[in-house]
Amino acid sequence: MLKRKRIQPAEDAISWVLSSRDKPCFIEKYIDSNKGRGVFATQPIEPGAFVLEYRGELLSVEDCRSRHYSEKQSTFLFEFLWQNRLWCIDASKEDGSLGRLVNDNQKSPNCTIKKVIVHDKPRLCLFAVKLIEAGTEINYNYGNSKWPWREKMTNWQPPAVAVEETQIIQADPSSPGVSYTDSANSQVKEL
Ligand SMILES: C[S@@+](CC[C@H](N)C(=O)[O-])C[C@H]1O[C@@H](n2cnc3c(N)ncnc32)[C@H](O)[C@@H]1O
Repeated sequence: MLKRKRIQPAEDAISWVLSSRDKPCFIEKYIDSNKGRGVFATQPIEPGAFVLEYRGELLSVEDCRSRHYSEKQSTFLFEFLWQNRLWCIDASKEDGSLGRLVNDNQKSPNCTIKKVIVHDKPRLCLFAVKLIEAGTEINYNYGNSKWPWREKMTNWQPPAVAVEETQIIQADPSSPGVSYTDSANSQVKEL
């Protein structure tokens, strides 16, 4: 019997990025008036697996900061360092994609965000950091900014790290499709 090759998370991420679609094993649900909507797994997700792309418009941080956003819209802007410059993914447009609806969890997130370079452009992708059971809300740490909803939580202190490491996964430009090289490249993630 032929053994099926297990798809690698980076390869999976790149193929979903290229398809401009979300994986079908997640759904959007309204949670409450405080959190609004969230994204939930409909089947178990293995640790390390690609989850969703944080899709949006790639802007230089200068272009992003010259635009006018409401307070709500500005929570959909994700700033990050790439090639020694600050960039932003502007996901403020209601485009039906799920990555933009993933909520913050600073204490024990089940996903982390990584840069995935596809056709020489950075894309932001969520990967599971633990087993995620079906029915669980997907979340990640938005970074160390003082988000208003966090200030309501009184019994804990944010971790004493100013920067986090993100990993660059580089799509291999020499071959079309979904091949990649995976380099554990330390980068500053800023939000
Ligand atoms: C990127 S959006 C996430 C999707 C959002 N829940 C929605 O319904 O559009 C960020 C917004 O979600 C809410 N949010 C995210 N994480 C939260 C949390 N842990 N607790 C409360 N609200 C949260 C805040 O209102 C924030 O402005």
